[in-house]
Amino acid sequence: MAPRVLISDKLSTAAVQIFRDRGIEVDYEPELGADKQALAERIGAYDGLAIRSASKVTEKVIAAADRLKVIGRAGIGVDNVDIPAATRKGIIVMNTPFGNSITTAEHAISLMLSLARQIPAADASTQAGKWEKNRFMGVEVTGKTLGVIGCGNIGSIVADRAQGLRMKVIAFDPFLAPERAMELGVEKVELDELLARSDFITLHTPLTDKTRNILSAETLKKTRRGVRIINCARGGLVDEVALREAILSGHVAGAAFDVFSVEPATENPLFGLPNVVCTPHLGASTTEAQENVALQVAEQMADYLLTGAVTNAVNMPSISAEEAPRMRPFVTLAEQLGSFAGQLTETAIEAIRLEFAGDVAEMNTRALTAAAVAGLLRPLLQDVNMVSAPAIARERGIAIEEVRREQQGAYENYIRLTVKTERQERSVAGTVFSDGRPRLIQIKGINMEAELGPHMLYVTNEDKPGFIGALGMTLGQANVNIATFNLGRQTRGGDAIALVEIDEPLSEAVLEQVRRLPHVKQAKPLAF
Ligand SMILES: NC(=O)c1ccc[n+]([C@@H]2O[C@H](COP(=O)([O-])OP(=O)(O)OC[C@H]3O[C@@H](n4cnc5c(N)ncnc54)[C@H](O)[C@@H]3O)[C@@H](O)[C@H]2O)c1
Ligand SMILES: O=C(O)[C@H](O)COP(=O)(O)O
Repeated sequence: MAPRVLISDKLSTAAVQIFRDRGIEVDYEPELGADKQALAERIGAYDGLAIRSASKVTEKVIAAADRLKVIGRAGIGVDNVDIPAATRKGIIVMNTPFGNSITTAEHAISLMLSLARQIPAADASTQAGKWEKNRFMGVEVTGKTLGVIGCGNIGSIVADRAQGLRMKVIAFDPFLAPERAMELGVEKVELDELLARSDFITLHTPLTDKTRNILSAETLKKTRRGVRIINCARGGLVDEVALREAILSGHVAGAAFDVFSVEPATENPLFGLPNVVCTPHLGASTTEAQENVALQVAEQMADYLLTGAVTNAVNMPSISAEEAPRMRPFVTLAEQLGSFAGQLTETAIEAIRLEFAGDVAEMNTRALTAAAVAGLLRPLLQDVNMVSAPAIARERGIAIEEVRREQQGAYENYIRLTVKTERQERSVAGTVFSDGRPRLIQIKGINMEAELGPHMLYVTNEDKPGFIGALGMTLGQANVNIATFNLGRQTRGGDAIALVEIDEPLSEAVLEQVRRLPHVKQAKPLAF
């Protein structure tokens, strides 16, 4: 069945075409996403949801999204998506982190110049027939200091364009490397220094617990008198009531806002103040940017739905289109190792260690670890996949360690999973041969070479004569056909393992007979 995608926001119709060209059914309903209730009622029928900022993908919407695999944000900010809820449900959330950066940076510069010359008010007055030449006195930007809060993709483009306007640019961004600041020609400063020195301040951070109200009543007091403030990033970065006071008191000379703490903003503390310029979240709204983000998000979502390639996901490591087919058998192996260990684990898991050696150590091991953890947790939790597994493990306090090393021993590639519970440590290892089929090669330190089938019987026993015959006889008498029979032992006469593939699941009665055979320590059915 072809995957189905819902576009619930106003995306360029280029996205619709891409989905159709790639054989994906698509419904384009640009007004739907703003209505949470309507979105929750409809979402159950779709594998993909493509959005911008108007769609509110709440926990309730996600709870109703029974077959949803991917949410694609045609743009940057994903604060309208409940990412923890999506992750827990195994839904990938992806965005297009660069497609609208230039456009948004240009909007910030446009707002800064509009503010410096009061262009919107002058325009309104002129078109009203007033010709108020003496009312509108502007300021030059040349030689002025622009303080950039958040110097990432957009902030650094703004810095570059501002330097073209001959401004001095200073930036506050704890994650900005000094070399990068040097490359950008930007002076890296602390927030207080930025506040004290800037003639214009422009914000370009995401909204986080640290950045919420980064410009508050307290920090606004530290700004220069006559400062002008531009927010083209996210509502909530500036305390709008405190800014209103600062404008009314004359301390702040003006503000230009594209984003507001409540959107759509039909009323706001800043509305109606002198020298305040507002636009309705237009930062990304150019033909070029909208075409970019729509094409990109549709390609990314189609890649994921059709091939498993993951690009620009915010809750899952990337897997490129080239990597996806090469990684597939290793993902299967990692899941099988996890599932094998998970089915044998009966007490709480404390820690998991994944060791990757040889070729596989060069691959995207974070994704393979996620697959192994998903396999491990699935017998315990059912609804878990590569997206949700690491987050669920973290929530449960399970430590995950990943080790990569060069090839050791005979196998070109090797993955070993060790699970530590409160009672014991159990490890299982596997490889993928050149035929592309995964094999288990070591269980609890015992070597063997087994391919896993849908129904397996795992037996641990003492290595004593007669056991193999007795097991074969028991299964035969119960009319259970053996597909493969794999054996391994620690030492002669020591601990041994039999891993038997059978054509159908064992009844509890036959299992009990196996458990009662001489030398058997444990017998457990496994399903893959
Ligand atoms: N108005 C619009 O239409 C529009 C369009 C695109 C993006 N945006 C918004 O613009 C913002 C920036 O986007 P971007 O693509 O440049 O993101 P980015 O991730 O490339 O850059 C964000 C920068 O903020 C910095 N940062 C994080 N926490 C900080 C803190 N506490 N103090 C100072 N700096 C901090 C990061 O180190 C990073 O360099 C986002 O909020 C995005 O949603 C708005
Ligand atoms: O984060 C973004 O990309 C911007 O806020 C743009 O939002 P929009 O796509 O809803 O215009």
